[in-house]
Order: sequence, then C-alpha cells, then structure tokens
Amino acid sequence: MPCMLHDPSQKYKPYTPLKLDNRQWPSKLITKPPVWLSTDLRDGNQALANPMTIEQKTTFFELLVECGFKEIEVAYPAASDTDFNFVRGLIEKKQIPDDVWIQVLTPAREDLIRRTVDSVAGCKHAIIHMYNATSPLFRGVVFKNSKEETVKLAETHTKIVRQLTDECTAKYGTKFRYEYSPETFSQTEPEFAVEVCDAVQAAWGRAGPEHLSKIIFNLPATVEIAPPNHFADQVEYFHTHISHRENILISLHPHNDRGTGIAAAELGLTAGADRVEGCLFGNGERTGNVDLVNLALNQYTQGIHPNLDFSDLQHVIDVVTQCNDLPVHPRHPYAGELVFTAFSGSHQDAIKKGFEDQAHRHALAREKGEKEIWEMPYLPIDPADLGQNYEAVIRVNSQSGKGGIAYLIKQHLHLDLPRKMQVAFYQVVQAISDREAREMTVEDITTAFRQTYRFGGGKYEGRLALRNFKISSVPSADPNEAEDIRQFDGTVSVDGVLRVVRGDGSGPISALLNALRTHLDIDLALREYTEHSIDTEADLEHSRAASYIELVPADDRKSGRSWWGVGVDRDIAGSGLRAVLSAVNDHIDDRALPELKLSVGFNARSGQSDIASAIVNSLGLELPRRLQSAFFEVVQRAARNSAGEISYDALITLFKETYGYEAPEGRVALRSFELERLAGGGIRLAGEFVFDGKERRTTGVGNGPLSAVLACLHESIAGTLTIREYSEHALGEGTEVGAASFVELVYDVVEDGVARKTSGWGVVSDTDIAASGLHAVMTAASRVDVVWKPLVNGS
Ligand SMILES: CC(=O)SCCNC(=O)CCNC(=O)[C@H](O)C(C)(C)COP(=O)(O)OP(=O)(O)OC[C@H]1O[C@@H](n2cnc3c(N)ncnc32)[C@H](O)[C@@H]1OP(=O)(O)O
Ligand SMILES: CC(C)C(=O)C(=O)O
Repeated sequence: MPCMLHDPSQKYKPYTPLKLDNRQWPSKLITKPPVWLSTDLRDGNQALANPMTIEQKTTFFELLVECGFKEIEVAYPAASDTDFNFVRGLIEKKQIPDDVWIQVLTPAREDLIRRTVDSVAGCKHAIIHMYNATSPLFRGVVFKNSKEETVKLAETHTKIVRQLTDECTAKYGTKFRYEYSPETFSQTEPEFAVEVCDAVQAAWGRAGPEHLSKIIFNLPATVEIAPPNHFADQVEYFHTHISHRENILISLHPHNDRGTGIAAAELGLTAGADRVEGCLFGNGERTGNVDLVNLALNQYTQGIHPNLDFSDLQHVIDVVTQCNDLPVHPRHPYAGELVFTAFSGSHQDAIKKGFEDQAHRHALAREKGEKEIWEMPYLPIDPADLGQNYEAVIRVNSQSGKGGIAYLIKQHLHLDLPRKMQVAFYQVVQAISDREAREMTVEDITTAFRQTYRFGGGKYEGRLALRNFKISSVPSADPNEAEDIRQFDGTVSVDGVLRVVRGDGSGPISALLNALRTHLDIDLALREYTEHSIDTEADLEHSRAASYIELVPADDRKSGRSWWGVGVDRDIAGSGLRAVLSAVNDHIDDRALPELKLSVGFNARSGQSDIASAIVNSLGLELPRRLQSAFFEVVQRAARNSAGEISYDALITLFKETYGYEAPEGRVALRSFELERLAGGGIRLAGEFVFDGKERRTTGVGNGPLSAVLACLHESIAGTLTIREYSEHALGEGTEVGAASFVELVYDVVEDGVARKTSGWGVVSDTDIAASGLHAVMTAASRVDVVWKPLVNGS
C-alpha cells in the first residue's frame, strides 16, 4: 500500500527562493480595494463535475452584478456551445449593465481566438483574455517549446487578438481591452515572465496610462507551490521590472493548493498588484481560486470598503451553492454556518461581556458624535453587517459556560441574570445537556428557564401565583421605630385555590415572606436581591421591572442551599413579589402545604384571611383588610352562637346578608342615574332614589360620582354620611369583566338631642364600574340606620 515517504526530499524539491534585494512589500499596507474580477463563470465553472447550465450561469451573473462586480469573466466561449451561447445570450438579451465589462478566455490558438472574438461581437465592452503557459515544465512537456518559441506564441497570437478586435470594433463598435496571462507564472522564471509580457505589450501596441487603455497582465499562481511571501517577491519583481508600468494593470490569479491563496493575494497586493481574479467562496480548479468574499471582507474589517456588497451573505451563499452544487464549509471564513457561533464557555463569556461593554461604549460615542467602533472578543466582524443576526452567535452544549447561557437568556427573555443566578441556572442546563448529550437549542434553554423559575405564566405557572396585592405603609407599633412598616395584603393562588394572605415587614418582600410564613408554613429569608428595568427603545413608556431574588432557609441564612426566583412586572414592588414566589415555587417543589381551614378565633391573623380566602374563592370578592376584620368579628359572633363552628355555606350566606351583597334593595336605593361632567370641573348626578320605599328624584354635585351621590343623599338624610374607605377591583375576565366595589360609610347624626355615630359596609358588583360604586354607597347607607329629614318624612 502506498504511504508517505520517510524522506520526501527523495521525491519533492523545494521551491527556488527568489533573491529580491530591498523588497518593499513587507512594510506596505493595503489601503484601497483592488479591481475585482470574478471568474466564477469560467475558472469556477470549468472545475465543476457538472458545469453550469445557461440558466444557472445567468442567475450567477445577475448575482455578481448585484454584488457590485464590474468585471466578470463569463466564459471560455471556444470550449462549448453552452459557453458560446451563454455569452451571445447575455449580449443579445441586453443583460449586461453598461458599467460592467465581460471577459472571455482563449488559448493562444487562432481558431479559438476567432471563435472567442465572435462570441462578444456587438457587446459594448469586452476584455479578451489570452493565455499560454510559460514555466519550464509546460514549455518542455506540454508545448515542447523553447523560450523563444514561447515568446513568439504569445506575441503572434496577441497580434491576432489585436487584429480581430480592431475589426470587431470597426464592425460592431465593441470596445475592447486586452488581458494576457503567462499561465503558471508562479513557476516561471521571473525574468522570463517579464520578457514574455514585454513582448506581448509591444505586440498589443496600444496600451496607455488611462485606466481603460491599460493592458492587463494577469499573474496566475496556476498551482500554488510556495509560501505567499515568495509569491509576493515574484509580484514585486514583475512590478518593478516590467516596462511602461504606468500602462499596465497587474492582476493576480491565486489558487489555493497550499491553503494560502488569501495570503498570497493580500501580499501580492502589497507587492504592487492592482487587481484580483477569483471566485466566490473559493470555487475553482482543485483547491479552488482565491475566495473573493473572504478577501473583500478581510478588507472590510480593516475599515476599507471593498466596493462589493455582501450585506445579505446568506442570499449569496444560497445562489452560489445552488448554481455550483457545492456546499460552503461550516467553518468557511465569514460564510460558514458556524463562524459566528461560540459553543465554548470562555468564548461565550467574553462575547457576552463584549456586547455589554460595547453597548455602553457605543452609547457614549453616540452622545459625543464619535465613531462606534466594533471591538468584540472572538468576533472580527459584526454579523449584522452581513445580514446575520446574533441569535446564531452563542450556542450551548456541554462545553458551554454560564456566560453564554446568560447571554441567550438576555437576548431572548430580556433578563440580565445576576452572576450567582447565572451559576445556578448553568447547573440546570448542564444537567440537561449532559443527560441528553446534545446541543441545547435556544428554545430548550428558555423552556428550562421558564420551568425552573416558573416564569412567564400560563403552563409555566407554579403552585403559588400572585393574583393581586396591595402594599400599605403604616406606622410601626414599636414607639422606638421611626420607620413605617409595610403591610402586604394579597391574593395568592395556591394549587389553584385562592388564598388571602397578609404579612408585615420592613419592605414589600419581607412582608410577603412574613405572610407566607404565617399562612403557608414557608419559612424563608432573603439573601440577595437585584433588579433592572426592561425597556425597549421603541416603547420607553411601557418599561417593566425585572427582579431577581435568592432565598435561604430563615433558620440557616448561611445555608449552601438557596433558591433563586425571577419576576417581571410593570411595578417594581410587583416584580420583587413575583420573584419571591418564583423562588418559593422552586423551594416547595411538591411538598404539601397547609390547607385552607376555617378555624375562627384560632389565630386572629390566620382566621381573618382564611375567611377572606373563602369569600374570594366563592364570590370572587377580594375584601379590603378593614372589611376582613369587620367580617371576622361578625363571623366570630355567629360562631359563638353555633358552638364555635360555622360551615362554609353558612359563612357565605352570612357575608351576603351582612353586607347586602346580591340582596334586594335596602332602605336607601338608587333606581337610575345620569352623570354629567361640569364645565368648571366636578360631576353632577341626577338620580331616581328610593328612600324607605318612596321614590324621589334628586340632584347632587361633587368632585366625583361618589361625592355627588352623597350630596344627593344629604338632601334627604339628616346628619352626615362620609366615606371612610372605598376600594374596587375587576371581577371576571374578558368580555364578562365587571367591577366589585367596597364602601365603608360613617354616619354622624344627632337624634332626639343625642349624638350617634355608626358605620357600615356596602359590597356590590356590577358590570358598570360607576354603578357598582354608587350602589355600594346605597347598600352601606341602608346599614347605618339613617334618619330622614322632615321633608322626606312629610312628603
Ligand atoms: C489554467 C487554466 O485554467 S486554463 C483554462 C483551462 N480551461 C479549459 O481547458 C476549458 C476549455 N477547454 C476546452 O474545451 C478544450 O481544451 C479546447 C476546446 C480549448 C481545446 O480542445 P482541443 O483542441 O481538443 O485540445 P486539448 O483540450 O486537448 O488541448 C491541448 C492542446 O492545446 C494546446 N494548448 C493548451 N493550452 C494552450 C494555450 N494556452 N495556448 C495554445 N495552445 C494551448 C496544447 O499544447 C495541446 O496542443 P496539441 O494538441 O498540439 O498537443
Ligand atoms: C488562464 C489562467 C489565468 C488560469 O486560469 C490559471 O492559471 O489558473
């Protein structure tokens, strides 16, 4: 079996170094783009197992024009009818834009040159490209020509090209330029390449310094046989030795046999070349021509616009791969599907930090009107410039770290996890990734996040979910405590059952933790809390707050075990409270929680809220705290009269009777009303009232509907009615939504010379929010034993 030689020098000889004194190219930089020529439709096409059809070539040609190529080698017209007809089609169907030069290749053979020139007859602009190999190997083996014969071949056929193109111009007006390639230049003695080209220049006889009159000498590394510095030496030698350099465009045509085609082109440009021929994504003979996308984007990342547009690189890839039937390697520079992807932890971490830092840096630069320079660890180009989005940048497998996962969560859920939470969630993802031994998609990660932290509602909702809450600030009972305490009153769904819970603390979070301890035996303490706003630039008004919370066992605050939670809400307190429940959900897992019990009198706090829980579950009413206390007393009295026990049904009935909820009209009722907004501010209410069964139409004015209705009542009721507390909440959902209103009225009256002060609650629900408030006032007024003014009694 053949194998690699122990001593390859027995078989292969090294390239012969060029002795170039005082070479200049090593200290030169590329400062402008070269003239580009795409040879996809010729050198690329001739290297395909199935050369392109005319349709495919046409599609490819249109793509090249779209990308901005002004010189396109479209065919080797003498090779086949397909190539010849393709060129004719472009010309006859006027598919060539006026500023684009098509180029056609021919060997130095008269019959083939004639066919080639015929192919472009009638075209506006064409470059005839003739070649013959000049290296010793080709002279000796392929052509069996001496040096002189080689020069003669090139010279003679250049004259033929000159003559035929002159005739064509005279006949059809086609403007011609001429390109000559000493094929196998990189294997040719440098002085001989110059000698041949000088002879060709003389034979062509009409090169001038104007760009379009220059003769193009194309220097192919037909086979790349040496490192790129050697090629650069060869180019610099040619550049400094060719006659009439000012009349010449030096073009490069690197192939990639050693994998250094790009380097050869770049060094060749620093060595004096003006033009580069190549193919998109490096198609071409053997290992390919130099990749023009790669070269152009290399320049772009140096701040030089290449004059080629790859803003929608995926479209370019799609067209090229469809025409060539060759894939683009996933690691191909700029174009591969994995080149903007980081799997490994340290890369992801650096990219995440890079994006954060850059956002900050760019904001400052914008303010100062400075350049927003791209400086990103591991990413030499902004994927967005090529029409790629950042979603592909970070992908997660078992090699990934917390940084990348946190980046994806930030990109997709807009959550900027605190470092310790990143570590916690990383362990969750690692466990899944290890278990499943596969790459985790963005969806896998966001789903794992939602499930772990019960984030996002719907199917991700945890066993505990916050339905409603109120935070109030009240003075501390401790006279030495200057700070107010915070009271949490809320409705929490616990395993689907609504529970009214309440707690006190130094802030909303500790008040909720206190409530959970009291009502649900969940004894946790806060260890870490952070928050940030989530605002989309387009919608600053609707920014939301995200809070992150770490909870630990209250009796072991240094515990190694902790639970993280996240909450998002329009309201910052709300986001913190949701974050608490998120962490608590993780903590309780599937542990049983104390059930709702109606143990009236057992514990003042739990008794009140358990009763309130019964009301919210049965009637949907979320009683304000003072009403909870008031009803609790009512229930206690009733329980005393029935051996300390009261059934659930009896409790609901008791509530309805006590507050006239869903009951017929009481002593004071409002049959109908109209509200009118007054020009000078305020509201006028005109209503049909019923007072102890007697109808009466009254009008009253107030700041709002409630004060207006009180003004109406004061027309007929002696003494003063004042509203001590009013609250309301939505009831029901969707189109069925209504309102529940709770009113506590205080009634002061002097009756038979004796002052009396009573208070009463009214609770009403209605589909109309104004009506529910007004009827709640009526219900409350019916419960304070009002005294009518004489007018009413007498009427
Ligand atoms: C490095 C490059 O990519 S060069 C471009 C290569 N592309 C192609 O070859 C694709 C198109 N080629 C073809 O279709 C055919 O080769 C044709 C139509 C051009 C010629 O076909 P044929 O006449 O059958 O010749 P063939 O393909 O065998 O070519 C070999 C002959 O051309 C000669 N020849 C090769 N290159 C050249 C040249 N640049 N100038 C003059 N003669 C040449 C060879 O010396 C040989 O001559 P010989 O028959 O006298 O020994
Ligand atoms: C015809 C020449 C330019 C060529 O394709 C090569 O040398 O690779």
